[in-house]
Amino acid sequence: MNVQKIHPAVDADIKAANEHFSGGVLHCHCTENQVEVKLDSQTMFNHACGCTKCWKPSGALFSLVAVVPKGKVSVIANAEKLKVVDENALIRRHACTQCGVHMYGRIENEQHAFYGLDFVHTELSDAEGWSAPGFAAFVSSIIESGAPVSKMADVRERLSELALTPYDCLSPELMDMLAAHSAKQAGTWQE
Ligand SMILES: N[C@@H](CCC(=O)N[C@@H](CS)C(=O)NCC(=O)O)C(=O)O
Ligand SMILES: [Zn+2]
Ligand SMILES: [Zn+2]
Repeated sequence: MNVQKIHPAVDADIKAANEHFSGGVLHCHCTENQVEVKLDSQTMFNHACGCTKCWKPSGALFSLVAVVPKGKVSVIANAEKLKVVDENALIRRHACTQCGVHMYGRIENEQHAFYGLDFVHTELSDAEGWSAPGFAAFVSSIIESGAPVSKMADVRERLSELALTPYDCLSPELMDMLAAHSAKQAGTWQE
């Protein structure tokens, strides 16, 4: 396993976001009749994810995934090729049935803290200026995809070099958002 192959979009260098960027079109990997998804917004919370559920390009240890308001997401070509990978997952990942690429993931549970946000992989767009990845989530989960435990220290060191601080769940900011949402639902929320 090559710990340098975190993800092709970060291995060489991480491209900075453009503050005036306002979206673009994602394409699946099919050579013809590509599924196209239009995002009418910049993305937020872009990060590397090591979980087994998020789509990763071939050879990459991590996925790169960001969120965008679901109202800013529209399928503009070949929608009939999309199918939800796992109907029971919190995030319903809509993948191209031909090439397997995940085009967007949606949370349908209105009670969830992240309801209203769709999960997308901006590497599927030719445009430049998308939000840059800021941390690495679910790092230990790469073991579930076959990464040897003995390589984990090197993986975490490489992520830190790339300024993708490694966490074994989400970042503290996102974990706090989830917990605050739960506190509000439980009635234990305090300012
Ligand atoms: N260790 C598990 C973690 C899966 C997981 O919890 N993934 C996170 C980050 S994407 C999540 O929010 N999953 C919700 C879902 O997949 O619907 C795995 O790798 O499969
Ligand atoms: Zn495809
Ligand atoms: Zn994930």
